[in-house]
Amino acid sequence: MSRLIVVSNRVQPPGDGGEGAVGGLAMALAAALREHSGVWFGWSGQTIDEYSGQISIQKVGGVTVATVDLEEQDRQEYYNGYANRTLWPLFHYRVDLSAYERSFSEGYARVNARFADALTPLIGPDDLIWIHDYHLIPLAQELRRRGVRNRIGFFLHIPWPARRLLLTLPDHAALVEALFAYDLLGFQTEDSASAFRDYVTGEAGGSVDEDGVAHAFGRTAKFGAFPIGLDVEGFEAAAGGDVARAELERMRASQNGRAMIVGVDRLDYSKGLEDRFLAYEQVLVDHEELREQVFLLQIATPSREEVDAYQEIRARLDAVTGRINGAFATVDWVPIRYVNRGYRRDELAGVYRAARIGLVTPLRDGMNLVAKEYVAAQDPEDPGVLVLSQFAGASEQMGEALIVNPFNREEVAEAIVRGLAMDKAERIDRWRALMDGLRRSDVSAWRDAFVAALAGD
Ligand SMILES: O=P(O)(O)OC[C@H]1O[C@H](O[C@H]2O[C@H](CO)[C@@H](O)[C@H](O)[C@H]2O)[C@H](O)[C@@H](O)[C@@H]1O
Ligand SMILES: O=c1ccn([C@@H]2O[C@H](COP(=O)(O)OP(=O)(O)O)[C@@H](O)[C@H]2O)c(=O)[nH]1
Repeated sequence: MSRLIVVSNRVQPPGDGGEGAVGGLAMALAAALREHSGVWFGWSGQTIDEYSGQISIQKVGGVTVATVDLEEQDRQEYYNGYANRTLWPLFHYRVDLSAYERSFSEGYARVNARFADALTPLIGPDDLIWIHDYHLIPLAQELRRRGVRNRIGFFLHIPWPARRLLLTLPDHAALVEALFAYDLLGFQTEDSASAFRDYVTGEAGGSVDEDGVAHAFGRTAKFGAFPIGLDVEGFEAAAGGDVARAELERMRASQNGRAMIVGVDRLDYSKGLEDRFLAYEQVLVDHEELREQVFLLQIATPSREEVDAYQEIRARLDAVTGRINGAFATVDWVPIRYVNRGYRRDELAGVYRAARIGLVTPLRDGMNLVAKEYVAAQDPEDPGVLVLSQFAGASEQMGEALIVNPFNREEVAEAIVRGLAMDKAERIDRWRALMDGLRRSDVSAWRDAFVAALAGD
């Protein structure tokens, strides 16, 4: 069997219980590699004064984890810059937040070249190479320039934007051309795959044949939707453990019989937290009888804190939670428990299970694994209800959730009220269907489907 080399900006070794990096990509790749010996290469997350290209190698649970340190300038121009100030906002439909600076694209090109230099000597002739996410789009092109002929696949964890949005990026053609150095391109959803097709045929003057092979820039690349799944078994094991049980008890004790609505997100403007709070406020305004009977626990874990848009959304959320709590709280009830810290996955499992409603309302999201975790954590005999944004990739697979438009405050408010009132039989029916889907399309199925398509099986 050929070896699998996985490359991503964020690396979190398998076996790490989730105390480290927060984010679906690291969680999913750790699970995907746990059962597949291979190499995971990426940024250590550390910076040093002068880039050395030195690779640090650790062996964890059958996986070789190889990392390099970057320079502070790389962190600013590549990670905080082109990745998270230019591409992330644009791909999440926030053209207003997308900043384009020459130093960002230079930093992006430099780090991708550095990754290619470091990675090339590790590659064996039969290795399959699987590169992840928007930080590393040009990596295959750089590897090809260094003579790498292996099969290389790319998976985009975030949405691919509509053609007209992508046209606002000054170097959009070069970015898309770089994708044609891959053999296989994977997207989270049919919606993203179809937006990519639209760019190829409508902008790049290319074509797409019946087998899903795109032709453009004098090259070809196969592409398709490969929705990422949850590590269902791993998550269920975490949910059945002592930590999750203790957390569930703790939540129940603190609930005082009140119904809990839960949100768990990185503190990111794409997650729709402000609109979510306003929708919840609408519930309190329209349904006085629910006041003091419910509360919203929002875990908003700080993320990308050096980027100004993240500082701004944090300040806005502080203000809006303060205002709502000030307006509605009573001496022994706070409508929103707003928490800015990270939790371990097993702690989250206990929190999810205590919640009558899982509120997942991003304005745009590649997939959203929290939606899947919320479902997997439920008590089969008395499950809660998932309220899910139509703009999360997960909504293509999770039609039995209450699907909402997160921009429509009334609609989200009504779904919350409907979820709170839903009878047990309907909750169980919906949960069973959702759970069947999670099991059918788990993280192993995702990995196997992508790797088989990459290998040309
Ligand atoms: O690495 P960070 O900058 O701390 O950000 C965390 C991750 O955020 C994004 O996650 C995406 O991947 C998930 C799994 O496929 C998906 O469910 C979610 O919708 C995406 O937003 C980002 O794409 C990752 O690269 C980051 O590591
Ligand atoms: O305090 C936290 C908050 C989130 N997460 C995990 O981070 C991931 C978030 O992934 P998702 O796909 O929902 O969104 P992303 O953050 O990757 O955009 C999920 O596995 C969460 O369990 C975590 O471990 N601790």
